[in-house]
Amino acid sequence: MPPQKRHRDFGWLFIVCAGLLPLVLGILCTAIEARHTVNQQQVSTANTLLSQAEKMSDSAWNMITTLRQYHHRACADIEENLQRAGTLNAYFRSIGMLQGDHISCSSAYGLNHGALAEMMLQPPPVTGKAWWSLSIRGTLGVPDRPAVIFVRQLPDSSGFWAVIDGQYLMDFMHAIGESRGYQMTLQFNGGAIISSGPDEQPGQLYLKSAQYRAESSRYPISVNVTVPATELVKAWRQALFIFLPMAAIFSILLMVLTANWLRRRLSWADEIRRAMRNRQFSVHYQPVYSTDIERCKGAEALMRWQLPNGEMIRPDIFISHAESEGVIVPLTQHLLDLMAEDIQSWQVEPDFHIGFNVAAEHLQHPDFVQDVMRFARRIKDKQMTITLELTERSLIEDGEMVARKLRHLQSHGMKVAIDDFGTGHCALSYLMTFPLDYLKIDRGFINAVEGLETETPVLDAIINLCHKLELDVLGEGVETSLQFAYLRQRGVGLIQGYYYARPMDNDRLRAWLNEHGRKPLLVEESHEPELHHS
Ligand SMILES: Nc1nc2c(ncn2[C@@H]2O[C@@H]3COP(=O)(O)O[C@H]4[C@@H](O)[C@H](n5cnc6c(=O)[nH]c(N)nc65)O[C@@H]4COP(=O)(O)O[C@H]3[C@H]2O)c(=O)[nH]1
Repeated sequence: MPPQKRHRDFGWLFIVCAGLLPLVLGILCTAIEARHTVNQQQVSTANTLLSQAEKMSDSAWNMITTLRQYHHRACADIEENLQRAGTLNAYFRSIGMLQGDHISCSSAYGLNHGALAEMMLQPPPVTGKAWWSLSIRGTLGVPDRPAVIFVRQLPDSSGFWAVIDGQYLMDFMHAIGESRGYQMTLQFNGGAIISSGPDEQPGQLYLKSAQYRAESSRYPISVNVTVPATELVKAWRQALFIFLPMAAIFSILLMVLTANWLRRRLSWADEIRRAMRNRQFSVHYQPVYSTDIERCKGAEALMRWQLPNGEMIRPDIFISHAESEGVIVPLTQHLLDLMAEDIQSWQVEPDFHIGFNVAAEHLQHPDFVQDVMRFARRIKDKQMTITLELTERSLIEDGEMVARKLRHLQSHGMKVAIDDFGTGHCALSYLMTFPLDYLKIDRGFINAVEGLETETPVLDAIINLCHKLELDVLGEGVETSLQFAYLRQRGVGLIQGYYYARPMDNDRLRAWLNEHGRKPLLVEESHEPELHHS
């Protein structure tokens, strides 16, 4: 698990939020969409009602125009005609003629019916206009059912009138609004309200009922359509029913994408890159002893990663992740930069060996030679010998090209070593193919040493092989005086291990080199398996 991930494992919070996002957005969007749909239906309902009211007004005014043919005629003569016209035309409750404020003739009552105000159950409006209409709560004959009266007054104070029964309008409103629970009202010239539908209901949660008012451009008619909150909620629920399965799919998709993104974000590769930027890597150096010149001959660079909280990540762990996640090349370039910085402060003899591990991928990389050459240039004035420590595995691919690169670097004075020799499960033919300078025998073979005179066949065979191939040989992981003495006795020229010195940081290395670097290693005679404490 990448180090950062272990410390702030809040990924699940991101995933939950990502899952909730489409749902929350969906709920909001469907609420807006439901309101929009309801609003459109409301506008269309209001317009339909308005156009029906206009159509009725047209009928009423046409009827009044027809009545003009009876002008100046006695009521007794025309009463029958009025009755026929009133009955045979749709919508009308009654029609008739006026004389001043009095009704002079009516399709419903013939001659005797009194004042217009009596029939309307209210005084006629003072409009100052020859044409007017008004919605009224009832008429003398039908007092509890609304109606609309249309009046045309002539200059000689006579006139004509028509009353449309409000029931037609109420039925129409009912037909177009009942299924949606609309509450509708209609007014002619600000008169009595003709209404249909349920009374206004209290809002649901934060949803309030929606009102829409429309006015006719031809007549003084206004309509109001109110959609109750319950209808809005119903429309919202319907939209949710369609949308929710989609939102659920989006949720799952987004959660999977977020999880993938988090995994990528918290990958080792990202953490390693971040650690390089934050200079969390440093280099430790483990001195190498030469049994020939009896002093320190060089050092191997080993990378260290320390987190801000002081915790160390083991190199074998982060190196293998860097290799598998494709960041070993930048990491090794970073190592070379750090080494070059450290080495500026060293005071070592010419030909002091500085070795570092080269990963297989870096060896195949087009920048490899250039990276190493740049490092060599940076430490040129120290006249050190650079040793490239390769694993057997890294020689398997692109052998020809790798051999060419190694020869090129050797021509600039560098050495090539095989690290952990004997553990790579490789055919030994590469020993003939590649330009090698020395082998580093893996710690596993050295651990097998039991006594100075006892044979350790595999180790002995490896050492003999090196001698036969005229390769230098280095014993790795030497922890005891017995192992040290054994290797020295069999002509192993270079020794590395805790017995001589542990890996140390740059400051400690400089101090160590000053104090111990030029001294021969005094081997305890007892050959007890104890660590040398330097
Ligand atoms: N038990 C025991 N261990 C000893 C003794 N002497 C040295 N060692 C350890 O053995 C390892 C030697 O390095 P390696 O074989 O290249 O093995 C290295 C190498 O494969 C890799 N590594 C470390 N630094 C780098 C680097 O900068 N680049 C690359 N590519 N790999 C690196 O990580 C591995 C482990 O590195 P370290 O933990 O530093 O472990 C080091 C060192 O501390 C000893 O006497 N006894």
